[in-house]
Amino acid sequence: MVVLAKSPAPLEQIPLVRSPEPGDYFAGVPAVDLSAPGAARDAVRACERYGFFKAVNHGVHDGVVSRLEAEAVRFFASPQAEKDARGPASPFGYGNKRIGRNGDMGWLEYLLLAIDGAALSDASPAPSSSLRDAANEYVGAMRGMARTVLEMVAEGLGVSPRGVLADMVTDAASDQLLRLNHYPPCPLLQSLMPNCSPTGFGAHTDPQIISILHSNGTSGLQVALHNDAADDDAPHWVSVPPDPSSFLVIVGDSLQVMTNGRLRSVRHRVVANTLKSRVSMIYFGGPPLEQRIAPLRQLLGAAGGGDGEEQSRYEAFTWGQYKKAAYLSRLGDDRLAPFHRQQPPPVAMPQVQSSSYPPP
Ligand SMILES: C=C1C[C@]23C[C@@]1(O)CC[C@H]2[C@@]12CCC[C@@](C)(C(=O)O1)[C@H]2[C@@H]3C(=O)O
Ligand SMILES: O=C(O)CCC(=O)C(=O)O
Repeated sequence: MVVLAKSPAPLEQIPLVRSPEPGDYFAGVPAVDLSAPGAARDAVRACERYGFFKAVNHGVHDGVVSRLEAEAVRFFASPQAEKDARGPASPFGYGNKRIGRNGDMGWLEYLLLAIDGAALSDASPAPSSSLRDAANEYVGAMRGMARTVLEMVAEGLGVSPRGVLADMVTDAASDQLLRLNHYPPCPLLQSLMPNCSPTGFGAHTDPQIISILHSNGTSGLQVALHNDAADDDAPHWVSVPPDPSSFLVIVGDSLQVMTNGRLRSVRHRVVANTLKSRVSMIYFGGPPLEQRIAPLRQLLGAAGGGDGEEQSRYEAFTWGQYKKAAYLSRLGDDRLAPFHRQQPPPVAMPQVQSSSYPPP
């Protein structure tokens, strides 16, 4: 489905990237069948290795997705003045090319909506009652999926109770968001610089616990693969093939910390398609503001108050502190860096004494 954007195009303000090529497509996107018996193990494996997975057999009805997507398309196709009346996003509301408050720009327009409990919050009123109803239905489905996945993660990690992570996103005070994104095509760039594309959404990790992303059939999402073996930190960007019948579950920074770095938040970005519109809908599941974010005790050793063998790799913080810092940061910043703990150097092993040492 194509949405026409009538706004002027300040293309010169948007960072350009090399257009994705067929060879950039990642054939190994991990898929987790949420209805299968091994789902907990598979979800943990995928989040350890890649920081994301594609959820299939998720039980969310097509109608729930298509109703909200149709409302999003209708809103983005409405006159610019009507959309502008819902903005500027600060942080909630309609945003056009400006992402956050610190100078990040992307080739997109969006609606960022706050959620209060299981429904959209009055803090960010929906542009129409039909969009609000569709969004509330969608949010209900996303909260359910976030709960299922986080229970599976706890089970797969062997931590109890099973709801220890899930409760944080379904608590009455949990901090959740819904974002509807529209990346218009950019034919002008296609004719001027055929090998370049505008950045739709710059590289970042999500600060929350978990994000659940749905997109239409237009490609654009890229993820950075971790390469522990490589000497440099250069990200290896791969394109995720679009699949409107599934959802992508993305590990956020807070889940990385609570699993002491075992599950990794994944850096991702969107390269806008020069010829086709991309529409995505992303649910961000965060905990209540006062929730302490620290590695779960059961994953730590005795020194960290736990039963395992590891030391904590992070200084603890509350979600409220982290969120405040995140909103002062640039999109691409490493927001966890200030919370990394210095790891103590390995303990020197005592030398084995033998009668022949030192040699005569
Ligand atoms: C540039 C920014 C946009 C962002 C807030 C921030 O200052 C840095 C983090 C960004 C991000 C990424 C994930 C979703 C999001 C809603 C969030 O919580 O943090 C966005 C913020 C935003 O779009 O306002
Ligand atoms: O549009 C997408 O596919 C991803 C969007 C995203 O990462 C975001 O909204 O934070």
